[in-house]
Amino acid sequence: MENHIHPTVFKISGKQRKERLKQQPKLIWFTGLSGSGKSTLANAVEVQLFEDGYMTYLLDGDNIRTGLNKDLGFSDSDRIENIRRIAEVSKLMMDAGLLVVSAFISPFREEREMIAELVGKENFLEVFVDCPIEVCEQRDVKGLYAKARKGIIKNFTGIDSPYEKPLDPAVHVHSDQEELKDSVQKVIKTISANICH
Ligand SMILES: Nc1ncnc2c1ncn2[C@@H]1O[C@H](COP(=O)(O)OS(=O)(=O)O)[C@@H](OP(=O)(O)O)[C@H]1O
Ligand SMILES: Nc1ncnc2c1ncn2[C@@H]1O[C@H](COP(=O)(O)OP(=O)(O)O)[C@@H](O)[C@H]1O
Repeated sequence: MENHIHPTVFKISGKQRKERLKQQPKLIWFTGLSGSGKSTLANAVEVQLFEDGYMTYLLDGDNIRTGLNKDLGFSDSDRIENIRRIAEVSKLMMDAGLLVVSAFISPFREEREMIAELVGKENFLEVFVDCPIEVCEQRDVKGLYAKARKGIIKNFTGIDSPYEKPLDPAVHVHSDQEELKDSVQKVIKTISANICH
């Protein structure tokens, strides 16, 4: 069906923007259960990259869900729409030349594959923040697991909503066994070979 939309051709290209910033835009995507350590690790990775002189931006579940995606809940279809929008925002930020660090549960393998397709597989780095649900539940940083167990929160990931583990992540972090700084180094080492322009 014709949609009568005619995208504008920009005078400044993504290539020109990335040449100005002297860096290769990447999307570093953290996935894992609630409380696995995505936000903690994503923040630490962004700090390291920023201190190393790169232009970065951090997208994080709770922040996006109180703004751009505040109309979405936690049904499967809302999670799919949540990730679709974040993937598109990440792509825009990459076009602006940035290293984008995104931390979302993103529980479905198909959606994570969609993100890689959208931004280009060579520029997508999937980081699996692996942590047994028992440990996440013990941490219960926000008290959400306790509420989910009581049935106050429905469709909670790992309890009554699925999490599909990555099969072949670029980086696999075990946040219950590794020091934060070692996980940060693993991520930085994997991307540092190809982020300089
Ligand atoms: N039902 C349910 N299941 C999972 N998580 C819940 C739920 N309700 C609220 N929260 C809070 O929302 C944060 C996850 O949002 P995301 O956008 O990352 O989720 S998703 O990717 O769309 O699945 C998640 O943040 P993190 O703990 O940082 O993962 C929770 O704080
Ligand atoms: N090695 C580790 N990596 C990341 N977080 C860790 C680690 N060890 C303990 N933690 C703690 O686990 C909690 C993870 O919470 P958070 O980063 O908000 O997870 P998520 O964003 O996945 O919900 C934090 O309190 C953090 O200090």
